[in-house]
Amino acid sequence: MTPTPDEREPEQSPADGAAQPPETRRSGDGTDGSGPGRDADATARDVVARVLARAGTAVDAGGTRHTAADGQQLDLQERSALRRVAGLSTELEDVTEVEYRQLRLERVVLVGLWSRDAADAEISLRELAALAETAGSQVLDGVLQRRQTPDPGTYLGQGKAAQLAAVVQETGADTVVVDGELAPSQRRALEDIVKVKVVDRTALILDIFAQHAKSKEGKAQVELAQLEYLLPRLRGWGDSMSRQAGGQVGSAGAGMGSRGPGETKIELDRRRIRGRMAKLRREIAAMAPARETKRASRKRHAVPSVAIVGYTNAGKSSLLNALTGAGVLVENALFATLDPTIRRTRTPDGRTYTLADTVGFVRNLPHQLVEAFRSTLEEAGDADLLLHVVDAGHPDPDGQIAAVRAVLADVPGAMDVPEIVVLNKADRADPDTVDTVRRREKDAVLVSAHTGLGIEHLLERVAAALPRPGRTVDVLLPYDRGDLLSRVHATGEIEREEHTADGTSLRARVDDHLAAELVAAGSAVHNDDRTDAVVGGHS
Ligand SMILES: Nc1nc2c(ncn2[C@@H]2O[C@H](COP(=O)(O)OP(=O)(O)OP(=O)(O)O)[C@@H](O)[C@H]2O)c(=O)[nH]1
Ligand SMILES: [Mg+2]
Repeated sequence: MTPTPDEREPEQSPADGAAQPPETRRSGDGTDGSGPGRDADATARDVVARVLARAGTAVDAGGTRHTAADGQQLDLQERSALRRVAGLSTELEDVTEVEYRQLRLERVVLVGLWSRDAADAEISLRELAALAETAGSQVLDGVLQRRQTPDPGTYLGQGKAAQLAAVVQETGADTVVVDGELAPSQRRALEDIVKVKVVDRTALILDIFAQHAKSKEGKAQVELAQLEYLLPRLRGWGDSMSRQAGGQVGSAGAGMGSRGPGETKIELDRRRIRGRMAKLRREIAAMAPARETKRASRKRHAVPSVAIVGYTNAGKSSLLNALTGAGVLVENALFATLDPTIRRTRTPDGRTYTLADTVGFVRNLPHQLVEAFRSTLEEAGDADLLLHVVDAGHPDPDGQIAAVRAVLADVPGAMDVPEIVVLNKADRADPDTVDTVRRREKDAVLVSAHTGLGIEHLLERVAAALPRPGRTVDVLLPYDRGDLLSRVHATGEIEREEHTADGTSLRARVDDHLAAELVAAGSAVHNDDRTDAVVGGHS
């Protein structure tokens, strides 16, 4: 038996920190689906009301407090300037415009199913609201139905779908956003009922990625994912376009296998899309080697790498800024970061390492995106250490941890990389939630990127977890080899450094490569256990 939902009252959305009104009572709605329908409906309405009560909070500045470490946030200004282009058409006029196309959702009604407990449904619907707002739309209302599996025809059952149509009409919404992935036929059927555009969660996430991608590679990856999503749905888009244009779709019989004047164009579009996809794949493949080279060079110079991973909006970029003062874009929006930022920094004892910010994860990340971003995710698989950032202020941190690990499980090597779980947003976390997570994640570090709490401790933990250089050398380094000395400072651990008349007398731990160069350049004074050659001299 699952614990009663009342015990896990959600407190904060992924997007803000406002206090919650106490959850209203609920009766007879266990997890077996046998609760009386009216109670389920009332609970669903309560959930929707709570989600709506915080509408508009996902992308306002309220939750974001920029610290000095966050820097100038120029991207943010650019991004808010782009957001909310009111009054533009939401339809796709030509498939070729799929490139960096924005869905320009405007006024939306959310739709969700509630299959387990109400608390889960609320978390999920809140996330959908945050996604929709991140994409630039205004959430007007929501419809939640209690059912175990989606209706194969219309996602919602017929009755609920009709109810949804009424809500759409009343609110004047122009788009319905469904909290799941719709089969092309389900989307069409639902559009026929509600008479406005229907978008699923995958399309919404793809749209946010398209808005946020900045680098050439990021844009190519997103476009590829969008086209892959679009391809099997081409006919659907065609249908809804002809309806929008005032054309008669005719009966439902004009579905699969029907031939019409539109067919040739669709075939043509399909071929064009496939061609474009092939081109994008080639381009992405050509860009990968550049990253490979950079990565290989970091490896060769034995600079340990740390990758910051975690659920979207957990505070990864804020943490990177707090740890290094990097000035990376921080925004109370989902998927603010798409292009990985890598910063060099040092341990308290002076060793250099790199810290990489990565794209955020989300439950049921569209597989098209996992594929498209595979090369970026591989950065995590290659790291020497993962900082897994968790929003400790979120009502369901365990769910987020699980979602992140599910994605990592698909990234070659990522599961073998040592991980430090970082519970962020300590300043707004519920102590009980923190305790619960810590019971499972014993070594988790509690921090706040905002207040700086725990950051010093985290830096020490990172320093301790980084691989240490394997060789100890004891050399007398001539003064004209300052280049080698700076490399020791950057990547090694110095145990002794004395300036003598003949040069710098140095005892340090360094990697094999540098050890060899040091021994060649200097007069080795003494090499200890892990070096192969012992050259005489004083000790
Ligand atoms: N209260 C509080 N808010 C925080 C803290 N750290 C980050 N935030 C806020 O959380 C929101 C998301 O922060 P980001 O650093 O952009 O999160 P992210 O994980 O990089 O997000 P994506 O790039 O979108 O995946 C912003 O509004 C931050 O100001 C913290 O320690 N305490
Ligand atoms: Mg970020």
